[in-house]
Amino acid sequence: MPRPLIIAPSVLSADYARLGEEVRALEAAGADWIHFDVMDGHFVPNLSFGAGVAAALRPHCRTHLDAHLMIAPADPYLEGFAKAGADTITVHAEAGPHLHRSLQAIRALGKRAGVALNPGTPESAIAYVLDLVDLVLVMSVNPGFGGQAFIPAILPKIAAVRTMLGGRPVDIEVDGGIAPDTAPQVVAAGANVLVAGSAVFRGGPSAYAANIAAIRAAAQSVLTV
Ligand SMILES: O=C(CO)[C@H](O)[C@H](O)COP(=O)(O)O
Ligand SMILES: [Fe+2]
Repeated sequence: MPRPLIIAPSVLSADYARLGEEVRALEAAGADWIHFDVMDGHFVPNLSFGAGVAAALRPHCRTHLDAHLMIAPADPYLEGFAKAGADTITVHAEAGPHLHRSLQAIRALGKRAGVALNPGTPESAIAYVLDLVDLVLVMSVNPGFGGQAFIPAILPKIAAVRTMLGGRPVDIEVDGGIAPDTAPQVVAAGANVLVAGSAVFRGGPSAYAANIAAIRAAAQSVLTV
């Protein structure tokens, strides 16, 4: 059975002085999940937020809190994000030598486990952890910043991951440069969770609903053909 289509706005593009309000506005505008980008200035060349901010945001988030950890090492912080109330916790395959252990730890904390692949990382990097994942995040930009251009070379990787997963009930998420023009391409390749930052936030709060609806309609146009 196909996985449900999920639109997950990234609060990386939000007004940080009003994060709780921004999350409530995104959900009122039709967001299915809230994507929370964690950057450490080491694994990626930027800093964002930690578990304390996730915990503060959690009471404002009535949907699904999707934590994308762009940090190395990740293991010392998994419990903090679990306690903060993240629903899915995603670690990068490139972030350390013990991916299997990290995914086991996320599952042991009672959370959905995700694994992310940078644009240059092949799908074979996750071949031996498939039974430990609930979500595979195929990055469509090099992680670290919002507003970058979509990298089309990752499209065959989405399809390859869907084939590798066989019938497993695993989400395939794509993150980076997702907008109404790129959403149909990633959904046609097999993705079902679309992260979007700049394409949701452009135009300000009054445009959130139309921006989310435009991405959803573009994605659904492929699903119905
Ligand atoms: O993980 C990320 C960056 O590393 C963000 O989730 C992503 O870049 C979203 O921003 P945009 O839609 O503007 O590309
Ligand atoms: Fe992200």
